[in-house]
Amino acid sequence: MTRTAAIIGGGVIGAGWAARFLLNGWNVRVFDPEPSARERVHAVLDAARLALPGLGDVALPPEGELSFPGLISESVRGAEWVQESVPERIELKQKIYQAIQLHMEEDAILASSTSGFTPTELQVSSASPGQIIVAHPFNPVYLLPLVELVASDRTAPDLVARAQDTLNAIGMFPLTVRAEVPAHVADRLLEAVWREALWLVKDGVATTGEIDDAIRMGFGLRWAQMGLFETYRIAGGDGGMEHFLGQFGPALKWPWTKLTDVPEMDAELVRNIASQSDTQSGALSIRELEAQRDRNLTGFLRVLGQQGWGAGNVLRAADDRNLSAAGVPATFDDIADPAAPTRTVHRAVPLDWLDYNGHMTEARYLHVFGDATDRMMTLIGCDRDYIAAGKSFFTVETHIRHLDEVTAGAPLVVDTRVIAGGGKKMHLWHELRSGDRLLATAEHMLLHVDLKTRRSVALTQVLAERLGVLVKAQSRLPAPEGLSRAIGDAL
Ligand SMILES: NC(=O)C1=CN([C@@H]2O[C@H](COP(=O)(O)OP(=O)(O)OC[C@H]3O[C@@H](n4cnc5c(N)ncnc54)[C@H](O)[C@@H]3O)[C@@H](O)[C@H]2O)C=CC1
Ligand SMILES: C[N+](C)(C)CC(=O)CC(=O)[O-]
Repeated sequence: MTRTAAIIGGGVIGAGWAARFLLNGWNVRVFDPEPSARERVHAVLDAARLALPGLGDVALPPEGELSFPGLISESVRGAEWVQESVPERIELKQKIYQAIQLHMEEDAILASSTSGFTPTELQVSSASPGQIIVAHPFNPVYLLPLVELVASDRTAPDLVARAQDTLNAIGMFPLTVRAEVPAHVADRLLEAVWREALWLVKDGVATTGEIDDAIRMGFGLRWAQMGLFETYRIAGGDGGMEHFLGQFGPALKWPWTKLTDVPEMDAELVRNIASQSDTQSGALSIRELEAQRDRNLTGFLRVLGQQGWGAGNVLRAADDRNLSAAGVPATFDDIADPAAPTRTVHRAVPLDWLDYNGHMTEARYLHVFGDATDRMMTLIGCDRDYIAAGKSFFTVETHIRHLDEVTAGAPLVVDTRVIAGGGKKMHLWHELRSGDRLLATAEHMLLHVDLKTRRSVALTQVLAERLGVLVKAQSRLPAPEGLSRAIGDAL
């Protein structure tokens, strides 16, 4: 049965949560008394549809249903997850919990997006404090995996584990915070940096643009992939962290930072920062900045996924979870019908695959077909272990026909036929579709090779047998239209 989430407050963060749940197959109900909330949720959803489905290499489940009930009661009844994302005012949050908890299911989770309040503060006037937990996300919620999970002594003992399961299921990374402190972990770090940045502007040391350059041209890039401590471990050279602390630890006591002082946010400082920010970024609208941010984040995250590193591992785990629902067999025994073409790819077009023509660029067609070939190799037994043991396939010839175009977020499937497989060869035919449109076909000839000698060698028995099963079963199908065609044949 489709799972349901209720989102209370459809602003920047609530809309991001709505997109995250919806695009992971949940039904979503958004409650927000502000008439403009519906439009905002749809705008965020449009952006999320371009970015999130293509983040991983496997399709997300079909989208759930979105609704905007007019009452809190209708929103939360039957929902298993209620995410509160109203403005950061404690009395407002406490009051709204009373209304929510009158109608929500007993075993449902009431999670707050609060950036700074502790669960104990949120639970103060609640009749059922055990249902309440902090689940603090990061903007844009539909792309960034981190959620800080914070429980109090009054939170039900099983709630953290259940919340972790749900957040994993929607492709997020729950970080369970060990203790309740104002602003949890990440915002404490961000506040420290932000405070220093405000001082640097106020003291005339750097402009907003220079500070952003200091971050994004250097340590910001490092932080995205290794964080603080791993980065500093490397900075200690072969002596590692101990050497690093010996060298730079004392600097913490030098006057490098303003530490806990906060500059007075007087009208002059606000004007100064706002005008510098306008000079720095005013040429682009907020929508344009968001779109650029999403393209950049998508690219970073996908590279980390290829490296199997940091946030990229969250993408990989989501891909593994989604593979079977996407109809792609993980092993040879999962192939339901060997007589039919095998589904070897089911994914969406990532944002960073578009070119100057606004559609999936030429090279990515080969990328998708390469992935389809890799899946077929895995299915017949040429998997990571097999390759590590010294044998693999090399592609020696490829012929792609580009028949139609496709853009970001669009679904892609590849169905693969084994035309021949024996001796040293594997001959594949791939068809790439989006919905019922045939986008491209590809014909690939591969040779089985010994990775030590780099020379072709006969297929091992298991590969030959499995290929034989597929070739024989599929030989009754009519030859694919375009098989063995050369460039110019159809002109
Ligand atoms: N903006 C950010 O960068 C982040 C914010 N948060 C947290 O998320 C929460 C929401 O923040 P934003 O989305 O930025 O605020 P926002 O101002 O963009 O959205 C708040 C929404 O709540 C709605 N609202 C107000 N009263 C309501 C009520 N009684 N019932 C239902 N909806 C109501 C408003 O109409 C508005 O659409 C806050 O607790 C904030 O600390 C967490 C992570 C990042
Ligand atoms: C500014 N903020 C405190 C609301 C930021 C957050 O809570 C997290 C984020 O997305 O940076």
